[in-house]
Amino acid sequence: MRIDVISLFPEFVAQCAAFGVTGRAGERGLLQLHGWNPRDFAQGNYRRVDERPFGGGPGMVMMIDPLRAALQAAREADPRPTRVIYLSPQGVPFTQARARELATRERMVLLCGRYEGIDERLIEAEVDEELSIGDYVLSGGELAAAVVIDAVARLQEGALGDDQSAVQDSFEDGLLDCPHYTRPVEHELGQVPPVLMSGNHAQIARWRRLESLGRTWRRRPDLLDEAALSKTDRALLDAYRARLAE
Ligand SMILES: Nc1nonc1C(=O)NCc1ccc(Cl)cc1
Repeated sequence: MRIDVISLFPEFVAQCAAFGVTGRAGERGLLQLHGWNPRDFAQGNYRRVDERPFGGGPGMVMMIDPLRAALQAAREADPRPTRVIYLSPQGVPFTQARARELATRERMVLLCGRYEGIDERLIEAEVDEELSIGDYVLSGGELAAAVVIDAVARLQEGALGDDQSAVQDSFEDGLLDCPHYTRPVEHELGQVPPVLMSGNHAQIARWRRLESLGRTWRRRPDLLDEAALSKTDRALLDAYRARLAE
């Protein structure tokens, strides 16, 4: 997958993707990242990319033309068509389901704003989708872009070693993840649930599913409504609730 990032700090986003799974995805050719800085496309002696807002008020607004020229350069750098995603708190909430959908695309352009905003005419003319990674305000879209890149990169075929299947992520089926344990078995902080050392894979899978269901029910009941629960899931959850009611 090719991802073009439009940002005043493209190296910032590149660094976020340079480590771990995303770094390896790059080395394996599963992910090609390209940064484009609107300042390189700004005209005039001062190469302005921002200006005072019409209507007054604090801060600055990013100008249309440098962004538009950077977007055009990104589009033209590869013959394949692409959609443009703008990261902002005004966007549609980013979810694992959305990450899965984006991960199937050949390309995407991520537009990162700074200052108080981007001239709305650029958004209307060039942006296909607006995405939010959460209801809070960051100082720019770059960290949000890095989050989207990470979530999409790890879903690329071959990005994770076969011992870390992305499919096992509980969020893949809309539930919270189960607890995890590793050596040592005995520790002053407590025990490892015996079932995990039983070698009984059916029981282990059942325990993990029960823990995911129970956690989701306790911590994020809103997710439970969305999740597609099997009959077995519902029976497990009833057993979990019954045990708590004892
Ligand atoms: N929350 C979020 N989810 O996606 N992006 C954000 C966010 O806070 N961006 C900051 C931002 C976005 C655009 C501009 Cl012009 C300036 C600052």
